[in-house]
Amino acid sequence: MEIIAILVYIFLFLSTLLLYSFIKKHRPTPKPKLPPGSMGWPYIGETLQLYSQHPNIFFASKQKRYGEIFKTHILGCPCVMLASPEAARFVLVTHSQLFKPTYPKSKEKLIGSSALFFHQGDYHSRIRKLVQTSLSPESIKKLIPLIQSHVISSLESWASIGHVINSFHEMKKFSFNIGILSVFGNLEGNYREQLKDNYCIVEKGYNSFPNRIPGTAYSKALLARQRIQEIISEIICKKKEQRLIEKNLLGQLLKYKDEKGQTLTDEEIADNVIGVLFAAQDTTASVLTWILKFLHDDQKLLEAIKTEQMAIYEANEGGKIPLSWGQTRNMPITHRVILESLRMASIISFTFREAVVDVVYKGYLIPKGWKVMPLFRNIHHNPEFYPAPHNFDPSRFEVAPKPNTFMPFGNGVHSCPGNELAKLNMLILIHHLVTKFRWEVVGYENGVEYSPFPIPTHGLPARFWRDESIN
Ligand code: HEM
Repeated sequence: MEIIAILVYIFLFLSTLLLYSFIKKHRPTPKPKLPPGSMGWPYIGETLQLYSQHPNIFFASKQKRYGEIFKTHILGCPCVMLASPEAARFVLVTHSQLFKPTYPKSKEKLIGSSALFFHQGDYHSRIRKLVQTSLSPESIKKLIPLIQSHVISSLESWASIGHVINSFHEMKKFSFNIGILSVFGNLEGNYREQLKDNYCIVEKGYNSFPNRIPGTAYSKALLARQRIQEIISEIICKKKEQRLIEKNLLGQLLKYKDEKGQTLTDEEIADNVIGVLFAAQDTTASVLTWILKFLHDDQKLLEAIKTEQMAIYEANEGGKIPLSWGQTRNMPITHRVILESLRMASIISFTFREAVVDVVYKGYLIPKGWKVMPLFRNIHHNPEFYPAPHNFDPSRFEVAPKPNTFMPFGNGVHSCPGNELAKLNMLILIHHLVTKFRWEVVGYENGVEYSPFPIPTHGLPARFWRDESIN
């Protein structure tokens, strides 16, 4: 009798276990849900909220309310914004194949659709290799004497003017010349001027309303872009005639052949040249302008930098010997000032990608076709990673930042190949500025304006002069 009862118990126990695992296996898994957040009004979404205030206030208040991932709807597109280092890494590095770069068509037309940053996959990695080679430390080392001569002539011209200049505009001219240098090497002044004049027109059109009505900024920009392409074709023709294929970007693009022996067309080359010039100019100029402001505001720090740079200046016999690559690698205080300026200014506050399939991140659905925005500035200004984030404090970089919390140059396959050149420009400019010149900021209103990158108001008006106490 007892045995039968035990057998019945075992039977009941086993069948309950079986039933339980069957139900568990066949229970429909909960569908991933959209991230929290608001999609705002039909069609316009939250575009007005974003642009009626400082965009960073919009991002920060959303993050406070919804956490590290939230949805919104701006400029006619549903978006998911991501404010954590892990989420940015997921999109840009570990799952980058699930997201493609995305830019408005009007902007793509102005730069040129073959420029590398519009692409993903094979074409992108082939062109990227060429760009990276031309901007590698080995290549940019050789540019130091030329960069120095641009730095010195820019500083001398600002000092000789005697009156107040718009620092950002001047930094733009300087950065454009360095961009030209990295693409073409030493280019004839006549070509440089033609490229600069047309590029200025393209720039004005880039941030204007896109339409082809003759006379509008956008249509003028399209024409100027065509002229730039013609100038580049002429330069290519000359280089080919002279059999002059150099190590710079143009040389890399010209000598490229794919596995079938196919070379790049002049149009593909022009698109990538314009793309690099575009990526290099305003970015470098904005950060340089912020550096001028941060150093001006902190005289103690300026003194520390001056001491560091004067030691190098004296070792170089009062500037008679040009800076060496090794010296630029050994400027710890100046280097930390650059890193802190990049963090504080976070001139690229975020980037855009588009989901190419439905993606699930931490249980949230990012539907195919939605825009995805890793928010670099929110990460750089998060007190968890950077205590007292609104204070300018280069000493925080005495310790390396936590992984993926410092991304002024992006991350992953599309991260900035020009980052070493950008930092080299800054180091060289700071060296000559603090050793031989002085500057004062004039009538600055302590605000930020968008160009579209954040810059100090009115481009930081400043006066420069030579320090006569230095030989
Ligand atoms: C302080 C100056 C600079 C900053 C803050 C900066 C920042 C960035 C960032 C954040 C990206 C990645 C964008 C994304 O993931 O969507 C990027 C890409 C890029 N940058 Fe820079 N950049 C600077 C200077 C330069 C310079 C000097 C050059 C070239 C001479 C350059 C060339 C490029 C190119 C070609 C890309 C596209 C890379 C790709 O799609 O594979 N940048 N930059």
